Amino acid sequence: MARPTRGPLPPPGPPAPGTIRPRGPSHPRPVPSADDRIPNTPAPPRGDPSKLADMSTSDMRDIDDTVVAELTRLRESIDNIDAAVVHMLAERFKCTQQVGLLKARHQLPPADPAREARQIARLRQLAETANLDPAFAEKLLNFIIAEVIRHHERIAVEPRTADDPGTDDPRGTTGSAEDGPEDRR
Ligand SMILES: C=C(O[C@@H]1C=C(C(=O)O)C=C[C@H]1O)C(=O)O
Repeated sequence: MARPTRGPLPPPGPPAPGTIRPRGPSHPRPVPSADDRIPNTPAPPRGDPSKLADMSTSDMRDIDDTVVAELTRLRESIDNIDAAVVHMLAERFKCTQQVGLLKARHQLPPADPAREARQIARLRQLAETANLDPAFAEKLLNFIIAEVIRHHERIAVEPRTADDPGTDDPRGTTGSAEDGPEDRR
């Protein structure tokens, strides 16, 4: 499955930045192949992205106006979609942070492999219906989930605050006896 155009395999040793890392003992993941890498190296700086990004005036001078117009139109849509993806991801991470707090408060493990398996199966199905490569959809979801679990692992070891005292902290037992655990916040 290796794509030769992507260059040589990475050297042995710690994974390169942007690599989906295998998890710790709580939820081991297979070591990723070079194909699983989602590079996080920023693209090199270019011109004004709101214009016909990436093309200088000299690049464009021989291109038909209608082609330039079409390229600009498509790139504007791509920019809108990228913005939507960022906003949607931000909302997703807001939810998963809440899940992380809930898990930490109730001593639940950061990862839930059964839930992940269901999500992956569902996303692959959705991808197929949408004519998106299911393998790509799975890779992307795994990449996001790995980051979420990293957050959850961190939340689990962070000291609880007065606002979020957790279950085994004496500050967490000051709520009324009628209060459920969720009310002690
Ligand atoms: C968000 C959760 O925690 C983890 C992250 C998941 C995700 O990002 O979708 C799914 C399952 C868990 O491994 C959860 O348990 O729901």
